[in-house]
This record gives sequence, structure tokens and C-alpha cells, in this order.
Amino acid sequence: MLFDTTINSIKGLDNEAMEKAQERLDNLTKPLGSLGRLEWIIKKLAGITGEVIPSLRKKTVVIMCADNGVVEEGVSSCPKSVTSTVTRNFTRGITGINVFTKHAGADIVVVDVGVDDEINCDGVINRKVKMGTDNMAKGPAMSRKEAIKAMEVGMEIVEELKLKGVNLLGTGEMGIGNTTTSAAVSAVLTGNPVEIMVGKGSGLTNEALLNKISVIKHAIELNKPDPKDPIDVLAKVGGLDIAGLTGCFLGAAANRIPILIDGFISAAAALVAINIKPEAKDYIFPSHGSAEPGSKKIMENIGMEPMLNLEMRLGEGTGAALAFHIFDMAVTAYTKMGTFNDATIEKYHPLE
Ligand SMILES: O=C(O)c1ccc[n+]([C@@H]2O[C@H](COP(=O)([O-])O)[C@@H](O)[C@H]2O)c1
Ligand SMILES: Cc1cc2nc[nH]c2cc1C
Repeated sequence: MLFDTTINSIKGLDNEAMEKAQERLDNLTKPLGSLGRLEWIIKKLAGITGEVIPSLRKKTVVIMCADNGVVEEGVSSCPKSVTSTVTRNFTRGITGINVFTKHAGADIVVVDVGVDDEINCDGVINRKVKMGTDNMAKGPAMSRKEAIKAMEVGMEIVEELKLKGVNLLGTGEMGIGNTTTSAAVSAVLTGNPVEIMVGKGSGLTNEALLNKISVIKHAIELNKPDPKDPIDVLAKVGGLDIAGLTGCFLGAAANRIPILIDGFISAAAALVAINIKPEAKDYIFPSHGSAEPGSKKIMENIGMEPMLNLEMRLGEGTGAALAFHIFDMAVTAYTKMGTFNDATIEKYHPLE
């Protein structure tokens, strides 16, 4: 089964490549460590790829699109039909992520993993597991088998992209109601109270926010997801979009491809992936901190610090695409700066 083989092929980082990268970083004409977390990016890229001089040849954002049955409980300001409309619009070049990726010199791959509509649109890959999840306020969102199938969709997509030479991935999603499922999954897995994991998503009144909180609490009480079993949590109170992205994170780790988290939903998927296989964390990078409050709590739980804080909450992978620029700058500085061997000054050593 693809799921098991993927999980079993996730291995640790290449320490030798990381040591050599550190050596080069320390030899660049700058005070030791002065490029801060750009140096951390370089070292981690070297450990992931085994290349001492990493190059970002092909960058792609994978967008997992799916509907969430819980939307019928009034948890979103948007009608469910927005999921299929925006999914189609990704192929028309007019959405936020189209502009963000174009500017970053990256591509997008749009995957229908469970939109409740026949998409039939060139440019949208049809890997529909089912026509949206069931309403988690009335029973499990999906079966365990469906959750695994959706994760395998993500794993397959990453394998296909690897064959096409993609060596930097971003994660994005489109799914009305998915801030509700992300809050539910992350509340259960982090052990935080539902209230602090929930926000207004794409926009809610204060009254509707209270309803969203009680719907999530009810869904958790009803389905009793087991916090020690991340797949159980994903299946009972998650979504097909989150599951697809969880598969992308695990697939990227198995295929040694660096992969960036985007906003709250993508962070919830990374949280599930790390709970399934802790070593996957080595392959995952943060990008921005979403305005959705639960995003910060997930980052704290997985021990990551976003690189940007712009209060964005669009999703689609826009924050990840924005961070591609930081990666480009890190690699450019690392490869284009001179070393102390070329420079006319002595290597700078910090005071002991
Ligand atoms: O990425 C984020 O942090 C984020 C925060 C709030 C909303 N969104 C986007 O808005 C949609 C979900 O909002 P909602 O209110 O329907 O749960 C979904 O399509 C996401 O892409 C995304
Ligand atoms: C237009 C629109 C675009 C989106 N992208 C992600 N969520 C969205 C919600 C809406 C409403």
C-alpha cells in the first residue's frame, strides 16, 4: 500500500551535506551566523536534498480542493458553491495564487480531491475521493479508508511532481468550511481548548463565531476522535483537503523534497503528518503566520516560527508562494557571495 511504503521510506537528514553547508556558510564574507534563519534554510535544504549547493530548479504549489459537509451548520460566511467556482478559477489565471506563483516563478497544480461538483475542467486533476465529506456534526466526516485514500492522492501527486523535476513544494487548499475542520483537528491533536483554535475564517459575525465553536465542540463529543491516532482524528473531524495535504507533506518527506506550510489549514495538515511520522518535520518549512488564531498554536506545538507575519488569511498557498522569494534570496546569497578565500579581510571571529 502506497501509504505504508511512503511512511516507511521517510529517513533522517543528510548530516554530512549539512556540515559541509555550514562550513561554506561560515566561510562567506560576513560575521558568523549573520544571515540568521536564511542560514537555517540553507542547512536544512542541504540536509534534505544531500546537495551542498542546493538549487531551486522548479517550484510548485499543490492546491488540494474539497468540500466539507459541516458547512450546512452555518460555520462559514461563504456558500459551499464557492469551492467549485474558485477551483475552476485557478485554471483561469485570475486568483490570488495565480498571481503570487507567477511572480515567484512557480507553477501550480490544482487537485480535486473531493469537490461536491463535477469539475470537468482542463487544468484540474480529478482525484476525487468522494463528493465532499459528510457533516461531522452528525457523524464522522469520512471513513478511515477514505482518509487514507485522500492522503495517498497527495503522495501520488508529489511522486509525479518529483518525476517532473520539482524540487521545492508549497501547499495550498480551497475548501469552504475548512477553517472549521482545521480547528477541530488541531484542537484534538494539540490538546488546546476549541475556543482558542477557532477564528472567523473567511469572515463571520461574532454570533456566527459562537455557533462555529459549539458546532466543533459537538462534533468532537459526538465522534470521539482518539488524539493518539491522528488518522482517526483526520477521518472523524477533518477534511479531504487536509488529508490530501497531509499526504503531500508525508510524500515530500519520503521523496526528500522540501515543502512549505501555508496558512491555518495547511498547518493543520502538517500537524497531522508530524503526528503520523515525527521525522517528516525535518522536510517541512513554515512560511507565514496566518491571521487565523489557531495557526500560532499549531506552530508552537510543532516548534516552528513563521518567517513572515502579514496577517494574511487567503489560503490557496499564497503565503507559501510568498516565502519562495525568501528561499530564492537565501540560495542566491549562499551561492553568489564571496568567501574569505576571495576576500581581502580576515575571517571574523566573534569574541569568546
Ligand atoms: O490559509 C488560511 O490561514 C486561511 C484562513 C481563513 C480562510 N482561508 C480560506 O477560506 C476558506 C475557508 O474559510 P471558511 O470560513 O469557509 O472556513 C478556504 O477556502 C481557505 O482557503 C484560509
Ligand atoms: C473568492 C474567494 C477565494 C478564496 N480562496 C480561498 N478561499 C476563498 C474564498 C473566497 C470567497
